[in-house]
Amino acid sequence: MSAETIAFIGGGNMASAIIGGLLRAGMKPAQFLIVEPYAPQREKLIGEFGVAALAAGDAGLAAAGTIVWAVKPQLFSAAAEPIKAWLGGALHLSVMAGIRSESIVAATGSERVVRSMPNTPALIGKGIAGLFARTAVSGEERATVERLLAPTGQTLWVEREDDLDAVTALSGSGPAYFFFFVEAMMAAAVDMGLTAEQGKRLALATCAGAAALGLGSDESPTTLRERVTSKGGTTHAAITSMQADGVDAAIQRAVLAAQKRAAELGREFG
Ligand SMILES: NC(=O)C1=CN([C@@H]2O[C@H](COP(=O)(O)OP(=O)(O)OC[C@H]3O[C@@H](n4cnc5c(N)ncnc54)[C@H](O)[C@@H]3O)[C@@H](O)[C@H]2O)C=CC1
Ligand SMILES: O=C(O)[C@@H]1CCC=N1
Repeated sequence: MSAETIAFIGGGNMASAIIGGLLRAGMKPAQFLIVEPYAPQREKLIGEFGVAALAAGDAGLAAAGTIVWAVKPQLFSAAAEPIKAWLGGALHLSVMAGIRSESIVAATGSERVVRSMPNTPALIGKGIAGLFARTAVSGEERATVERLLAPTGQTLWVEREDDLDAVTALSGSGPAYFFFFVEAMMAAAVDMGLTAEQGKRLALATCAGAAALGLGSDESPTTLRERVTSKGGTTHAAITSMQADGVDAAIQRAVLAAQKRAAELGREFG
């Protein structure tokens, strides 16, 4: 192992998305070391990526230049405690929701901490991750983090650490809001006599097309919505119904609930 080695603490969904992306971008399996206590998941990592995966961290971790924290926030303290002696020399990149950088400094002994909040489209290289760096992180280390996350999609730096709670609420959790919406569209499709499969295809293609239209346009989402909405037409009927049901306010409340929970996770678990 060398300073080029990237160690992952936790080898689940998010770690796999990043490792898979980096391997596709040309990194070698020998550059990775994963600590993953769950045997079936370890076997999956070894089989799928050819990387080294250990049940528990050991002194070999001290040689890793970068350590990526990808355990559930609730498990961070317990995961850090037994390996603390080997963490002080590394740049630390966390993908954990809520856990404050100060807690990561305390648990690892390294001031060089970047927190990120990715999302699951990272699995196909179409994610967007919010990033926050503590002042001890150099410009070169920021660039290292950007390179590490580049195969998972876009990155966006925020200046204030608290802003990551808002990023978590918008883009971290956001894919779930979208699928919740698609589930409701599919249920409506079935109500109208289509099959769930037809509903899924129509809903997903429509959402993907609308997102691509929005991304490629200088017009605001409001203008793009108004362009679909003929006076007295079908879209007008649907939007009027959603407004009467307070759907927009409900979505705002939901996002704020996620932001509040992100802040609570930090207070509860470090
Ligand atoms: N799933 C998502 O959409 C997103 C998740 N996150 C964050 O990413 C982190 C990981 O989430 P997922 O990958 O979805 O979870 P996951 O459950 O797929 O992966 C976590 C892994 O950590 C392992 N683990 C448990 N105890 C451990 C220990 N003591 N040492 C090392 N590994 C241990 C588990 O066996 C598991 O494989 C969480 O903190 C979450 O907040 C961030 C953005 C989006
Ligand atoms: O629900 C969660 O706590 C994590 C963070 C963002 C997406 N999933």
